[in-house]
Amino acid sequence: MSKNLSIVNKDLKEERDKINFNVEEFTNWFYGGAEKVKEKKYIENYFLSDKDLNLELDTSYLSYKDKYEEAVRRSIVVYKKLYKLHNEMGGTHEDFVKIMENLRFTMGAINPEGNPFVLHFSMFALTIMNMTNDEQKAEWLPRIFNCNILGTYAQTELGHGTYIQRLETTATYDPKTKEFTLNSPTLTSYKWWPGNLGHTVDHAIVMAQLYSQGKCHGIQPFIVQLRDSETHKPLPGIDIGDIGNKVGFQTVNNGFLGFKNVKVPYKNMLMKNSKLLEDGTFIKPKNAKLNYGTMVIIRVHMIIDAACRIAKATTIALRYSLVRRQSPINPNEIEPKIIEHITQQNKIFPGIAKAVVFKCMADYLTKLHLSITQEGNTGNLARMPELHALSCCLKAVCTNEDAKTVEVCRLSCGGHGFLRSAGLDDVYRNSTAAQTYEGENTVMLLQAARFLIKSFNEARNGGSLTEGVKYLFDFIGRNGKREIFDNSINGILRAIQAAAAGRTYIAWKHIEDDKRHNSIEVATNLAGVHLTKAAELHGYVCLLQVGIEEIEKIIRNVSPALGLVFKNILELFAVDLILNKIGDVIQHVDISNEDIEKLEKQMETLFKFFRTSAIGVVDGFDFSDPIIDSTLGSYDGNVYENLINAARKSPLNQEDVNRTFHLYIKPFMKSNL
Ligand SMILES: CC/C=C\C/C=C\C/C=C\C/C=C\CCC(=O)SCCNC(=O)CCNC(=O)[C@H](O)C(C)(C)COP(=O)(O)OP(=O)(O)OC[C@H]1O[C@@H](n2cnc3c(N)ncnc32)[C@H](O)[C@@H]1OP(=O)(O)O
Ligand SMILES: Cc1cc2nc3c(=O)[nH]c(=O)nc-3n(C[C@H](O)[C@H](O)[C@H](O)COP(=O)(O)OP(=O)(O)OC[C@H]3O[C@@H](n4cnc5c(N)ncnc54)[C@H](O)[C@@H]3O)c2cc1C
Repeated sequence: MSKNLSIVNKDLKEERDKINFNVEEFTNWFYGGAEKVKEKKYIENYFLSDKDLNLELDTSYLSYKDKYEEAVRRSIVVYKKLYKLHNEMGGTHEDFVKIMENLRFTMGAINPEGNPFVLHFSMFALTIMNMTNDEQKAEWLPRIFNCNILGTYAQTELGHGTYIQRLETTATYDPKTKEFTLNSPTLTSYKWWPGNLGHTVDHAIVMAQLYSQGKCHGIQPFIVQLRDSETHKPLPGIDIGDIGNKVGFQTVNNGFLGFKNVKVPYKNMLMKNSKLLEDGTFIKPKNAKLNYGTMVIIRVHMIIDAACRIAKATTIALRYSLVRRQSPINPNEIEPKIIEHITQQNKIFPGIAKAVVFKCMADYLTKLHLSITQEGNTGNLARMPELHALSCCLKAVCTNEDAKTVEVCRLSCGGHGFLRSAGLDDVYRNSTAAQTYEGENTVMLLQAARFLIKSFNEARNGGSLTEGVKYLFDFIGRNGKREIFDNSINGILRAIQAAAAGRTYIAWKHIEDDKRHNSIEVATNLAGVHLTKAAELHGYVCLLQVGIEEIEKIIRNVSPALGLVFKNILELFAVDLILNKIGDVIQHVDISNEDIEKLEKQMETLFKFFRTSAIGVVDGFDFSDPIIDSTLGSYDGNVYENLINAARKSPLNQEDVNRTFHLYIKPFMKSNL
């Protein structure tokens, strides 16, 4: 994808002239190699250059219904092209995955308020791929990949989203007819929230309580047809629709769904994990939580989404800060680029570092997920709880940081950041949605804390711990003494580990004390605030630990100039982290006021070094102008021209005088009240 061909703003050009490393080398790292970057650019261009998409139309001015219809139209243009490209590339599964990976951002540019088909290729397809037996795969996968059927993942209900054990939808098996009957016995049992459900898809994976031989066997997944394949009318017994306007995701078409005696054939229960014999005998899976597998995969994917949203927001904020001039620092000098105000650097530079470290974490977690899944396929489920805890913890920490960072980027753009055309509002809406979907973040942290407390007990009893929580041994080994701070990257890691372990200990002690008067469950609830804090700190430990390991490897493999930039980024991440968590650190680490002042000074030095590299790093994230879609963040930096051009496109500016003048304003002004 070519950069914008207009003349680059001279302030921005001056910045780029000072970059002292190879930006392309950074881009190659970010996307996993030069070949992948080439593919990404080709795929972006292939889709975004299509005139049928009519990307000139600013959909933000459309009505709710028009937005949805345009999003469906555009998506179909893309999906038709996807299949064409897939065939041209050779038609393998790997080709399909390559295109889909690169479509993540392209789709964001095409449908900024969400994709009305996103669940089909993600949660629906993944569930069928991972939770079906061989016959079911053979029956459903070709229809899914040919888009002969379109589906979603319908789990959440009006009354229950978090506590899925208490979902109320029922699927009652009758061995005589070899059918399940699906019912929504109450209003609260209506499915509520599933993306694409309202008016787009005709099938869904429905999570329902299985009843057979008079007993409830817990929630199980079923493939259910919802709409007629010709007319798209809801099938008998199906009550379905859109849930209405939301904070964001306006074109995702989140829906509601109720069942009244809907018949589903025996073969439609997904049977890889739990099994139901035709006579109605239920066979338990090796681990009941295997049915939660799709959520785990998506939580892992969400780390890279968070990294990319931060990368996009910081690109906009930094480019703008390099061309916007405001408020002389010395009264008699010209107004500086706002980036010269150190508080502005403090707003943006740590965000850039987070995008890089989160990307390292996403790569690490993807590999870990693959290896634990492979173990699972051979029947070894021992590491499932570890993966569950880690994916919950990082999903929460990364999306919380993501939403915070994107909002800081918006604030760093002053008033103009509040314009839709600045491009930060959809990023923020997507970030904040991610804090809730796929597990509300507090709940995710509590799941991770459960693992921490178990590990803490294990450590106290001299048991063995998984690699990521071995630092709990160090805490126990210190026997109440505080960790002594040393100002190195590993020293910072040890300080955050000590804080995480210390907070875990406080939560553990809280539970132990309360257990004397309460049940373990009540005691755990009373320790909830400490537990979430412990889990959050554990998430930062993981990020810093993986960041250190991965960046050390990267430095060994890139040019010395880029290596220095990575070193700078890692230190920025670490020092920003410890300064933000200083309250927790002081509680558990022997750190002096002088040490803290040194860290603050170190941050200023890191900013100074990063000042010249920052633009190279954000350019290296390689968001083309149609993808960044921002008046403030375009490659050329011509923000004022972009802003006035965007304003001129406002529907209100298409005529000199709006009809409300004659209808209301003039009569009002002439009425003398
Ligand atoms: C640029 C791109 C931008 C954007 C991205 C694009 C698109 C996104 C678009 C749309 C959004 C898409 C999808 C959103 C989809 C959804 O939201 S689907 C609905 C998701 N719902 C949830 O996440 C519900 C959250 N709740 C849960 O996961 C569970 O209820 C729970 C884990 C919180 C608790 O489960 P319970 O069964 O009640 O368990 P428990 O009794 O509390 O016991 C906990 C024990 O179980 C172990 N465990 C739980 N889960 C797992 C697991 N998956 N694997 C292994 N083990 C698990 C846990 O370890 C505990 O073990 P103990 O030994 O401690 O008992
Ligand atoms: C944009 C978006 C897209 C979505 N897409 C889908 C989809 O495609 N398919 C689907 O099935 N669902 C979907 N969902 C639903 C989503 O997964 C749930 O909303 C989410 O899991 C939270 O559940 P809830 O709404 O029941 O929140 P609740 O659980 O009611 O949470 C409300 C509050 O209670 C607190 N709370 C709840 N339980 C506990 C606890 N055990 N301990 C401490 N605090 C607790 C929470 O922290 C929160 O503050 C989507 C949601 C959104 C916002």
